Amino acid sequence: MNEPKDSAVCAKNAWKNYGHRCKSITVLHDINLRVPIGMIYGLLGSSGCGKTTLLRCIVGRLELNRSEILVFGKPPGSRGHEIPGRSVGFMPQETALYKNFTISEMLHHFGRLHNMNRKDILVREEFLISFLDLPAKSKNVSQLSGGQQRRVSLACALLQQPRLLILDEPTVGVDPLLREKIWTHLINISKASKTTIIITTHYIEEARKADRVGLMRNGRMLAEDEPSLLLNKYNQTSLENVFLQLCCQDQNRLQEQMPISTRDGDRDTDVPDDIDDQNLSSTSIHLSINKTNQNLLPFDDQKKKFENNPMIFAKRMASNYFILPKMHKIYALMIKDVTVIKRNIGFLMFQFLIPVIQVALFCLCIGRNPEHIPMAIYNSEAINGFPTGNLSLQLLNKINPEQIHFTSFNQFDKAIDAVKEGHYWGVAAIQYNFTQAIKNKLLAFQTDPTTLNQSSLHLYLDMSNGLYQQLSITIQSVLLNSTELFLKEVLSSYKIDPSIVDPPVIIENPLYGNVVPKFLNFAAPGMMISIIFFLAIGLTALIFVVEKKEGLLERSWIAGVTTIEIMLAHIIVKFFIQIIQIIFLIVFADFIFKVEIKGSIFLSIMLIFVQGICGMSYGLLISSVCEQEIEVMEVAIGSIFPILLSSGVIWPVEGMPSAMRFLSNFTPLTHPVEAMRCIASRGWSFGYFKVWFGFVNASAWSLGFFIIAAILFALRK
Ligand SMILES: Nc1ncnc2c1ncn2[C@@H]1O[C@H](COP(=O)(O)OP(=O)(O)OP(=O)(O)O)[C@@H](O)[C@H]1O
Repeated sequence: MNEPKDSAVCAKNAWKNYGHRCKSITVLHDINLRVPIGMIYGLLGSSGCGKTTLLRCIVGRLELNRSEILVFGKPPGSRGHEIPGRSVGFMPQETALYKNFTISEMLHHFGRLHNMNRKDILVREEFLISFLDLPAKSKNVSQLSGGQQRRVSLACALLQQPRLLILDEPTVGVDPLLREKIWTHLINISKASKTTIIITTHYIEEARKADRVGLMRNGRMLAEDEPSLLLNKYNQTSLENVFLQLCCQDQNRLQEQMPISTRDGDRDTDVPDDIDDQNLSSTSIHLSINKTNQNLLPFDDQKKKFENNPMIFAKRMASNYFILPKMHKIYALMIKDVTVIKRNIGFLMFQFLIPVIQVALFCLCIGRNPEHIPMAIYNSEAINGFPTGNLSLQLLNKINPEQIHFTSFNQFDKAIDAVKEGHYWGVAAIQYNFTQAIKNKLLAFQTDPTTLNQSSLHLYLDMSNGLYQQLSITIQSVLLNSTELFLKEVLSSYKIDPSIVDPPVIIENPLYGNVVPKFLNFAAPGMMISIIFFLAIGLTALIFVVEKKEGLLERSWIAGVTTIEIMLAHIIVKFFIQIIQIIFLIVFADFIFKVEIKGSIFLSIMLIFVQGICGMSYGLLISSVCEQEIEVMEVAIGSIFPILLSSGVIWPVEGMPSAMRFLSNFTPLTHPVEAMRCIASRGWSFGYFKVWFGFVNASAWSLGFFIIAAILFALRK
């Protein structure tokens, strides 16, 4: 596509749709635009006519559906082009400022992003603060009025003295005198330094100061020319009247074109993006373009080349996201992140405490053996007191009262009723001639059913659900162990070798771990990784969604920052926070709650850290699909539980159905958690497959999440 050398911005027959095929709306209809270098171009039109959309296409934030915009001879976003970047100063409609920053911090942030040196930033800062009549530079943006905030936003756009200035309604809420001053400055810089300025405004008359104006309506360019020529041509004394006249003509023309049945309907109907050129040129829309202006657009007719071409899109993506990150931008973003953190030290302290509180609660509440379990006891032998030599008393003495707390009942039915009413977890029943039956069994080797029945402790337990089952298992285990001790004691008292009642299993010294495994040692490594992973998801997603919502991300992108640079700066700053969080976590878990970490503490910290980066990438992915904080919460909470449950953190994957067990391989937590357990319980080093695979897995998930997030950010602009 050729364009005259003096063109700053050129577009021919530009079309832009929002949404997908079935729900698509056309916002820019066949727009022709040419802004020569060093000109002030006033883009005028009512609310919703597509001005902002056109500006976002010019700065490379949106791709046209048809045709191509050239800015200084190249499509925005092409490799080596400084648009987006230092060559464009963009003032969006929303203020898009960090509210906790001072005016000075805001200007220095953009200065650093544009690689300005400190001295230049200070000189520009002094000039802009005085020129735009801003309060003291140490004043917080949040303490400024709406109009003052807009002027700070304008100062940020003017800061690096860009070749192209795009100002979306810079004079809203500005005092008429200052408005005049701003226009004088814009005229000066357009003349003196050949700055090209595109400015949108609702105050149509102020656009008379522009060298050229474009009048838009419903996504169409009704006319484009010098203000004085337009006034002459339409024989009007004000641009307001010219616009009114053009709107009336456009309305009449559209109504003539429209079938009677649809005349009262919505005129801004959808135009499919595959509409052919023949149809386009025959529409009335096309007629609305000023013929004189068309002569100013010496494009080659290569529209097709750019239409719906996936290769062009892919190239843009590649140049946008896969260029080498620039150190000065990462540095600027890091300073920005640190300033945000500094402004909220209380929250930083809370961030350090959250993992500690969570791991402490986990260690205190999960995995400990149940104690003081209330049980009912019905001892038929002891209804009227214990006779001498009564063995049931000997048995009951073996049961640790710290674990099971017995309450005696004289009637079996009452004991059962008390369990049914939920007062006890079960009844232990001893039959009336227990002592004799035990003696018959152990000394006379009687094994008839009656003897076996009478010599046993009968348990009637509440097994109503899984949780209670955990208690029941504890009860059974305590009573079985106590009974075994009791039997051995009785046998010893009759000079019989007590080992006769030992089960025929010998548990030798374990190869790893302890003879009595602790649930805490199984679950804690997974919990430590999960806590950092989920925290990183939530915080990252929220930070980016808030920045996206307030237009701050968009402003950074237009300043030439890439998603990789944003993420790298975020990771570096969060590195220090996360390392402190992880150290606290490990100190609490290992030294205070005695969670076993046999392997390298350094390796454990690194693994949790890599998983933290994975959480940040996933947070970034969430922020790429969510627009509001509430959506972030829903997506984060909605995905946290499935990941946690299916990754074997709480219950071993061996306890899952085989299909689920297979699927659990594909969660971002399963293998890192397994690696962490291997380091903690087996003391394995990085050389073991399960350990390095955990690291590889967490890194691969991080990269995958990051790439998908970058693509979604690009697609959903
Ligand atoms: N992301 C989007 N998805 C769908 N429609 C959108 C999107 N952004 C804008 N629109 C629609 O596109 C049309 C043009 O919007 P645009 O913001 O470009 O208008 P505008 O002329 O800048 O308006 P204003 O002066 O009020 O800012 C509007 O109808 C708007 O609802």
